[in-house]
Amino acid sequence: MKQKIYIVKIGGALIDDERLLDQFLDQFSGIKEKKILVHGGGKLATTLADKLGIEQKMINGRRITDKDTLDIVTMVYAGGINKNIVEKLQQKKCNAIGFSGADGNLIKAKKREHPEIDFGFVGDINKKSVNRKLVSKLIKLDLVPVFSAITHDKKGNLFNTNADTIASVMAQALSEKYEVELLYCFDKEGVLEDVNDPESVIKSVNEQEFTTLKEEGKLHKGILPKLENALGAIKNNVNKVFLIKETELKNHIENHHAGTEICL
Ligand SMILES: Nc1ncnc2c1ncn2[C@@H]1O[C@H](COP(=O)(O)OP(=O)(O)O)[C@@H](O)[C@H]1O
Ligand SMILES: CC(=O)N[C@@H](CCC(=O)OP(=O)(O)O)C(=O)O
Repeated sequence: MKQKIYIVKIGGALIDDERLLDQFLDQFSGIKEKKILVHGGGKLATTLADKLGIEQKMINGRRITDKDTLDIVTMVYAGGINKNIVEKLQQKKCNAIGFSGADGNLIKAKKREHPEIDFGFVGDINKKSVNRKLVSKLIKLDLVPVFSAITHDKKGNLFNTNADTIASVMAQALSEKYEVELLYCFDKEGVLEDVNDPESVIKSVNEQEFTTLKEEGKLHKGILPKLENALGAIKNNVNKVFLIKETELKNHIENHHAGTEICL
């Protein structure tokens, strides 16, 4: 039987809130099984770029990343946020170790090619991009890897890669060896029928239902790339995929179902 591993992704809003982040990391460090944390931090990067007067542009949930923006996101994701999370986990007796995709060649990306839009230093990845052997070795050593949204091409370039995509691809890459449960933790209760009504959680979403919800105009902004990545994971042999509220991590793991389950 395959060993169970949780791959947990957290994003912008949570990382911005020190108290909420601390509560979340308490719940995360309490997971008894093997685990990996993937974090974004898009909101903080936008705040810093605004302070520095560097205009930011998002297209399809991806940040147009020129050289100045790459410097900012590298500092914010692979620097400040990653080290802050690792230190907080260490304080909670969880032996975390922080990485960008360049460290140990853990995640190799290709520059995003698009016929009309130049995304700049944005890296695309797939499950072959992940250095599975090294990730498995780290896990065997009882270390808890914490990944930021920075990747590289091994040719001298760092890239900015959507953190939801990193979590999905990491889950796909590890699924051959582990029984993977991928948890997207964010600020809503799950996928909502009405984004303003926390009671309107949709218990499960498959590809067909995703298309219908999109056509009905019920999904906007960040939830779109999140669901695309979640569906990508379930289609590529990841055992279980859920979108849950960040405060529900412990409850989800102990009581086995909070939020929205992504289905085939
Ligand atoms: N139907 C929906 N259900 C849940 N969230 C939705 C929905 N439509 C839009 N959203 C928005 O998507 C956001 C989540 O995406 P995003 O902000 O990118 O998350 P993160 O930064 O945590 O990855 C929610 O905060 C919410 O505002
Ligand atoms: C290419 C690209 O768009 N990268 C993302 C990476 C950070 C991220 O995904 O952050 P959240 O999970 O907090 O949204 C960005 O710079 O916003």
